[in-house]
Amino acid sequence: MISIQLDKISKRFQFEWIFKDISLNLDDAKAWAITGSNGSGKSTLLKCISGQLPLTSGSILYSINGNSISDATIYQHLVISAPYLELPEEFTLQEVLGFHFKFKKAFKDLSIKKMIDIMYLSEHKNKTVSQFSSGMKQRLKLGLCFFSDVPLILLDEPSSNLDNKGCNWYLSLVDDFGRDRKILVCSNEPKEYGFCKQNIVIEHYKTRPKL
Ligand SMILES: Nc1ncnc2c1ncn2[C@@H]1O[C@H](COP(=O)(O)OP(=O)(O)OP(=O)(O)O)[C@@H](O)[C@H]1O
Repeated sequence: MISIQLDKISKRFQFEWIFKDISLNLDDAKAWAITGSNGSGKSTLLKCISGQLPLTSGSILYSINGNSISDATIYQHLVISAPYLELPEEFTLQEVLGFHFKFKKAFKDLSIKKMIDIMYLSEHKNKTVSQFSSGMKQRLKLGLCFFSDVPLILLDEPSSNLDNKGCNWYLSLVDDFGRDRKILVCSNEPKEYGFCKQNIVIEHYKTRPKL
C-alpha cells in the first residue's frame, strides 16, 4: 500500500486561495472522497496530489513499503481518470491499450482481450476512439486505471457519462480491482464514492485554522 501524508498543503491561483493548510494522513483509509461544490477545488487538489500542479506551500510525502518517492516521480505509481484528460482519438481501442500497457504493467497480467471483455467493448475493438460514445470512452478511461498495476488510483467524476449499468460496472471494478490500492475520488455524487471511508470536504480548508 502506498503511504501519503499531506503536510500543511495550500494552493493559490493568482489572488484566489483554492485550499489552505490541509494536513492529513491519507493512510487512515484505503479510499477517500474529495467533495465540495462546483469550482471549490476538488480537481485542483487531485492534480496537486498527482504531481501535475505545484503546491503554493506545504509538502506531500509519498512512500511505498517504507521507500520514499519524490513528487517528480510519483506519476510512475499512479493512474488518473478525469473529464479533462483526453484519450488519443485517432487510435483504435486495441492501439490505446497496447500503447498504455507499454508504459504500465497490467494488473495480475490481464491480457488485452480480457480487458476488452471486462469493459464490454469487444464489438468495438477495431473502432477508433473518435467513433466511441461518451459512455464507451468513460469505460475505457476507467479500465485503463483499474487494469494498471499501480498503488494509487485517482478518479475525477468517475461515473460521468455512465448509465445505470455503467455505474454498477464501475463499482464492480472498485471491488474486483481496487483492493489493496489507494483510491481517491473527486465527486458530488454519493453513489460513486459510497465505498470511501473518509472524506475531504474542500470547503473546510478555505481559511487557515485559528491558533
Ligand atoms: N489553471 C488555473 N488557473 C487559474 N485558476 C484555476 C486554474 N484551474 C482551476 N482554477 C480555479 O480554481 C477553482 C477550483 O477549480 P476546480 O476545477 O479545482 O474545482 P472543482 O471543485 O473540481 O469543480 P467542478 O466540481 O466544477 O469540477 C476555480 O475557481 C477555477 O476557476
